[in-house]
Amino acid sequence: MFRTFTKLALPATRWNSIRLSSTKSLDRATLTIRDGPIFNGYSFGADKNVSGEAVFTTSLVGYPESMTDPSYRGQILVFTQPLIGNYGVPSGTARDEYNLLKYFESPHIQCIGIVVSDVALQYSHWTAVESLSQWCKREGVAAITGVDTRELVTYLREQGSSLAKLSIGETYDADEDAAFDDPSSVNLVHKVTTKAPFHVPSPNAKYHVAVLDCGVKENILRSLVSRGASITVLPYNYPIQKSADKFDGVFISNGPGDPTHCSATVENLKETMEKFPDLPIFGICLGHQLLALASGAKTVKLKYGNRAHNIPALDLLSGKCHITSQNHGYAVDAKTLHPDFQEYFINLNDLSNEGMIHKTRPIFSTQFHPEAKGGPLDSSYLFDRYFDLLKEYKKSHLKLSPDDLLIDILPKERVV
Ligand SMILES: NC(=O)CC[C@H](N)C(=O)O
Repeated sequence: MFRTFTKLALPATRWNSIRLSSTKSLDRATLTIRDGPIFNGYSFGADKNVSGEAVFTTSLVGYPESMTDPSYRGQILVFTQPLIGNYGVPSGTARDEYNLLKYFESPHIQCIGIVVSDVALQYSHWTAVESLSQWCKREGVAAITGVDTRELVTYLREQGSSLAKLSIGETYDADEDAAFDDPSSVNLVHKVTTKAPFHVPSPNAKYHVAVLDCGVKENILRSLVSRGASITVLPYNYPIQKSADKFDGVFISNGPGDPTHCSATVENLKETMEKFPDLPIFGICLGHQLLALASGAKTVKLKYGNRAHNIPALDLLSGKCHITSQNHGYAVDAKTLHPDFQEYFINLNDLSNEGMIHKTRPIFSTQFHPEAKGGPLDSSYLFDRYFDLLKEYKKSHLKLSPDDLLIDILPKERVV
């Protein structure tokens, strides 16, 4: 069934942000949930039809960081915060003192589309260089405004994360089911990982950490480098078990999609843990899931996931609760943890697993994001804890000199 829309001048009542900032009309757009409701709205992004998994985040701020987070690859991101875009978009090329991206979590937008209730086409912020609309158009990302996101999120909470299609223009085919793409059916990590190793030096570095890049957020790299670790970032399937003895620790990053697609990483980690019993290992989000799989645990898909910057996680060792930043659709099934590990954190909203820690070895991981960009820094002390483990390990292990690793000839930023 094809429906036809006419291009409308926006009605003056419901569209405050649009009405204030623009008098020209926008194209119609449609969000179709597979086997679910259809939402009509207006396009403010690329003139492009997209299809993927619709997920929602309840974060109030941080849309540039969320949209450039590689963990959102292939997803249509719904913002429950009704007004999005009011502070514009900062520079995607500005770099900090470590040569890391200053404002973005990766060089480009990673989600394929966004859904908002009320876009602000006018923006104001001292770091802004363009509007959300200009950015989406430039990056080829579809965007729809005017959607009742309360109704949409009520549906996604009840039915679970769903496949959806975002169609731009006057007509759309509501019956065509074939075009729903399921991003979790492919290995998305393969698409976002660095294509070759690169090295980020830390001024006065005390440690050298290998980072397995499954789609690493820039602020995770910053969290390591700013604390005094030079890092060599390796593709996600790099056989780290062959060279882990050249590093003071291994870190496994966040990343998109179903963790079971990363079987090579899981095997490599398994061998690494067998061969190097004292090696400090820390994983975040997908990194936590991969470490859990490598130790024999299982992961499950959550009904609608946890995507927010204010999720309470209880530290089961200290009894303290931390407010955490999260973005995940899968979780480790705590009942399947290997007996050598204990549950480290649990989610106080849905009681899902939020981390694990080895009972005797320097290995731990969290489902939430201690680097939190955006979000609260309650749990950033976990990076300090990791550095304590690096210090202990380094005391007792003689490493090769960095010259032996030929790091000087490696590129200094991710290879795309
Ligand atoms: N942020 C992440 O690393 C997400 C991990 C995994 N892709 C999930 O959705 O559960």
